Parts: sequence; C-alpha cells; structure tokens
Amino acid sequence: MTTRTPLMAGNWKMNLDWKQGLSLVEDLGDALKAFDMSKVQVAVFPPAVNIRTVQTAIEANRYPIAYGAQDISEHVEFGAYTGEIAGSMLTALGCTFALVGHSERRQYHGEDEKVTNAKVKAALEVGLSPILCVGEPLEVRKAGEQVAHTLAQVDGGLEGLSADDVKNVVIAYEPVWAIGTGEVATPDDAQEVCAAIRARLAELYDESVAETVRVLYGGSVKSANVAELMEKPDVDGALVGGASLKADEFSKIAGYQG
Ligand SMILES: O=C[C@H](O)COP(=O)(O)O
Repeated sequence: MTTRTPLMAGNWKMNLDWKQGLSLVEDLGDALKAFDMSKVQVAVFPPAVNIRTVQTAIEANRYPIAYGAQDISEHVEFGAYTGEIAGSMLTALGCTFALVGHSERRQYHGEDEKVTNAKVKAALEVGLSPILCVGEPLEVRKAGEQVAHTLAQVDGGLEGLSADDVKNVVIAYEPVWAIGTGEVATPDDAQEVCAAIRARLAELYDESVAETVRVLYGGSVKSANVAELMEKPDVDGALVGGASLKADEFSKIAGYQG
C-alpha cells in the first residue's frame, strides 16, 4: 500500500459508442456511491468521440470521476494533421489525463520512444498529466529482460523533462503478455518492475520525484486480484481494460480501499 493517492484508471479502448458510453459512466457514477471515494482517484478513458458526452454526464451529476484521452497528438499547435487531436482540445473538454505509448499504440501504430517522448511533452505543455505506458512482451519476459526493457522505455519517454514536469507524469507498467489475456502478473512480478521504475526515477531525478510519481500496474486487473496487487508498496493503482467496461466490476476495483 502507498501514501500516494491511488489512481484507478479505466481504458475503454475502441469500445462503446457514445450512447453506450453514456450508460456506462452513469452506471459507474451510481455504483461508486456504495464506496468511500475520498482516498482514491478514479478516471475513465473513453474513445475521443465520447469524451464530450462523458464530460457532460460527470459534470451534471457531480460524479467523482476524472477522465482523459487514450492518445494525444505530439503536435501542440493546431494545423494540418489529419486525424490528430491536440492536447488543448482535450483540456477544453475538461480532461485531466492522456494515455501515452500504450502497447497497442506501440504495436499497431509503430510508436517508439521518440514519439512517446514528444507526446509526454505535448501533454505537459497544456497541463494534462500523461500516463506513460511501458512494459515488456512475452519473449522479453521469458529472457528475463523485463526490467531493462521497461526502464529503457521509461528513460526514452521522460527524456529532457525537468523534475517538476515528471511529478505530473503517471507511469503505467503493463506487461504486454498480461493485457487482455486473463493472465495477470503475480503481485511480485508487478512489484519487481514498479520498484525498478521508482528506483530509476530516483536515479534520474531525486527521491522526492520518486516518492511523488504514481506507478500503476495494468494487465488483466479485476476486482478479484486488485487487493493483492495493491498490497505491494510500489503499486499505486491500476490501468484496467476489459474490466472497466462493466460498471459493477470497475466500481469494485475503483472503490478498493485496502
Ligand atoms: O489499458 C489497459 C490495459 O491494456 C489492460 O487491459 P486488460 O485489463 O483488458 O488486460
């Protein structure tokens, strides 16, 4: 368990049209009423076209739910970048966060450290907290290289940032082999890499940065396994995919109190 405010983040990925998204956020807001939400931050990450609807529902009902985008353009200024969404468009919608470098972006869109670094900077420039996603594929895990692989992604994603900037970054450790597979990392696996990330932050910056930055675990998190993961000292929350699409299940994860 941690003294940092846990963050339970629900990444809807490319699921739910705006009407379905509206139902989910309303159901989630209602389900969260059963829990004490004063010690945890909950956030949802709808597809970009649903953000306005989610914003309206959250504001109208005063749900204790933050929200963000699943991606952000590396370009800060408006311009001829077809299909891109600028960070300032997201802050205009009340977003708090933007995911950066999710493994699905890395895999299907070829995002490398240069791109993730530019996106992290673009988010910070407009006051969004980037959630930098890192983690190893199965072959790297089998070779026992998960820490080195993940730290290289951390180094690349944070390159050129000041200590003050990094305090506004969240890092999500998501071993690729555990995403959407039902194969959750053991709490010790999660702790090993999350602790290594924190140690790297202390090396790159200082102890106060390392103690401030939240490090999440993601990969087949459910209400049945969140408690044992959250018991680990360097796990500050969860980035949840499939289980965030069910209000009842995600509310139990989000409302988890240790
Ligand atoms: O962004 C969330 C992660 O990719 C985890 O997805 P999952 O909970 O469906 O395994």
